[in-house]
Amino acid sequence: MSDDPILRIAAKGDGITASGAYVAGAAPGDVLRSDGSIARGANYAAPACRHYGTCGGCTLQHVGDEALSEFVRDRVVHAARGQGMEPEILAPTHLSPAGSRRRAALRAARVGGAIALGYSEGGSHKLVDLKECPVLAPELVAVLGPLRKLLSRRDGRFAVEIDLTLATQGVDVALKGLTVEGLQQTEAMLDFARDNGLARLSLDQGYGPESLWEPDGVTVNLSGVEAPLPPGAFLQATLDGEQALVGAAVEWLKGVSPVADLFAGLGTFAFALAKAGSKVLAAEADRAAFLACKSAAGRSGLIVHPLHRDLFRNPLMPDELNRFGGVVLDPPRAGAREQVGRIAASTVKRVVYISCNPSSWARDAAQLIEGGYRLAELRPVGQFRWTTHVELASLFVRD
Ligand SMILES: C[S@@+](CC[C@H](N)C(=O)[O-])C[C@H]1O[C@@H](n2cnc3c(N)ncnc32)[C@H](O)[C@@H]1O
Repeated sequence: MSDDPILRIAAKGDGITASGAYVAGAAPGDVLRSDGSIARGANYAAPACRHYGTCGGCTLQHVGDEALSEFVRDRVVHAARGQGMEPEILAPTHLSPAGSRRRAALRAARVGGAIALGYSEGGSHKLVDLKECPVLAPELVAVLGPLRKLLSRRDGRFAVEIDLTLATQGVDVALKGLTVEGLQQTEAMLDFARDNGLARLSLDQGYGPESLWEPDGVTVNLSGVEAPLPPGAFLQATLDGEQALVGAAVEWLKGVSPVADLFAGLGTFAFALAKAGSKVLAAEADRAAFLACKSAAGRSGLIVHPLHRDLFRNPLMPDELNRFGGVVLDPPRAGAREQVGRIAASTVKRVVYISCNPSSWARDAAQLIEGGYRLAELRPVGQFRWTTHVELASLFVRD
């Protein structure tokens, strides 16, 4: 067989050659040689992280920024074209920088005699002990060592899930599956929280999260509004990614009011749109997130009306939607087939659909097109740098 150049990256991250072969760890421009070796091209970037290939994350760390942006863009465009859509305006890809991730879901367990704390190896449950991580914000990386030390003081076997979030007051650490027995263990936890200046340390021992340490309340800044951050609430993975997505919605809904923000979470889009002058209804099913949004709205001086509603079971109906000039929706990965069907049957002029899954977005978008909307703008967003996880902002218009 002759040399076979890598042309592009497949959805799951392998390089695809001109002859259709899938090659793990290859970048566009590399060449698969006849002896099976790979000659590196201009898009290959030597992975700097020593956990590359083992920790289950960042499988595209060998791909340089230009080709990485191209990959994100291709995924989004491919999904649109699959449903016969061609965006009129396709913006350049937003790519989050290294060290910008403000959320991490990790695990820890005793492996042999030592504590392993990190991600699961790709496709398995094997834990990879993480001492550093190039995608995480440095503040999150800084607590890994002290956390490992805290856990190493425990006897016997245990396994714990760890959520780290960077809040306004510092790092919020939520531990799940760890039971605390006795005063000594509690004191060790409090020392850990105090010594590392944590914003909060919460523990879920099987009855939901309980705050063990929270000196000042925990908030997150959403376009200048400080919103309470309930443990486990959704927050965009990076601040720059949030700004790219929110910026698109604000630009595309400029001068539009009222706006319905569906799957609103804490109000990430709602507060930005309200700051730009819109009256906003913010609908969200999670009770803690709804209450946080309500409390923030009350103190913000902005016109944001939070609504506690399950939009899968009880979507906003066309006659409810028709009073809005615009809708922004940002559903979970599975998309929002039922809600989008109702939007497609409404008279709303502008629909901003934010998605973390091009496949479910394309399926839902087809309903909007069927209902008479056209895809006016599309903005690919690579918030999960070096991974195959792709996001997008899109604008649908009814003429
Ligand atoms: C991708 S997040 C977006 C949150 C928010 N727009 C943001 O940017 O922070 C999806 C949100 O949908 C909410 N959600 C999930 N299922 C829902 C449902 N059936 N009805 C309404 N909201 C739901 C989640 O709680 C979460 O807040």
